[in-house]
Amino acid sequence: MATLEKIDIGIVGGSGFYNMEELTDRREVEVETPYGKPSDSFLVGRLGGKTVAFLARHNRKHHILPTELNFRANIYAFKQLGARYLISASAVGSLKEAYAPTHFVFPDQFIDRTRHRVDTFFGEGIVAHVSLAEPICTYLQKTLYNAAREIGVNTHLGGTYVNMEGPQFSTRAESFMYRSWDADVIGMTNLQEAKLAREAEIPYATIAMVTDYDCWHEEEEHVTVDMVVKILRQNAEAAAATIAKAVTLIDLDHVNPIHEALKFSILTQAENVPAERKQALAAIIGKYMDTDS
Ligand SMILES: CSC[C@H]1O[C@H](OP(=O)(O)O)[C@H](O)[C@@H]1O
Ligand SMILES: Nc1ncnc2[nH]cnc12
Repeated sequence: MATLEKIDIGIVGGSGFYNMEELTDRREVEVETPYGKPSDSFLVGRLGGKTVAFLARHNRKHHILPTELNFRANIYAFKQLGARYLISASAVGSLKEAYAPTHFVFPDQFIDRTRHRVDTFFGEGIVAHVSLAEPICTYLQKTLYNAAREIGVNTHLGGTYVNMEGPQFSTRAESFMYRSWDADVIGMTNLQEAKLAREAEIPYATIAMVTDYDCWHEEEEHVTVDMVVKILRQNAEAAAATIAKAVTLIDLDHVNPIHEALKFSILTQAENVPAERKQALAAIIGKYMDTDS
């Protein structure tokens, strides 16, 4: 495999977020992974004194459903590129009156309502269990939140993101149920990324951009794609500015325990791991076991 250039920070852009004009020295980089192809080629460039790689989660043509996303290839590709941090920008529905369309929420918890997703790198001969009690990197979350506040966006620090399967939006009964659970926002993509990023020891946080009130609100229209796209267009500049500022603020030397999340998590002894699994996981487990033998 060709040697990949090294980046500092990865950015995953969701619905309505397909490009980052702010990058200088831009080039497109194709990345192959043992898990197949990522959603798109990576846009690599400089931003705020750092090297970053941007990936359009659903592809720039937006032709990949949430259920069809190859989350493992996307996250593994960021690992191969050397990402020290991973920022997600995503559209979400609001489950709380106070979280209005155009507001940015910085979630710290998730509830899994998916049924058809592969969300671990492990298995088939190697067992690991990482902690997910705190699925979001607090350091990155607060950096993003501070950046958005400085830009003047309406912001909310913390919150629970319900990750539904989709692609259909929720029924009203489901929307009411999530509200009764005191959840804050709903989307279809972030939890699998957070889980895999943790296994890959990449601190992850998300800018959840509120586009609608889902379908629980009595005075607001039920969510439609039109509604989501309209709000995302209004938000595009603020999202890009938030990321640009946050990238400048991130201290790559900050001591972050997530960079060692796997240290005590792998149960299978190296001699019992099949050689092909060692190779497929080399970018992640290489620092804990010899993956050439
Ligand atoms: C276009 S509405 C539903 C769609 O939007 C969100 O995408 P992303 O998280 O990639 O911004 C949501 O998760 C759904 O995939
Ligand atoms: N109401 C909603 N449900 C799921 N995903 C969404 N993305 C944006 N709005 C959403």
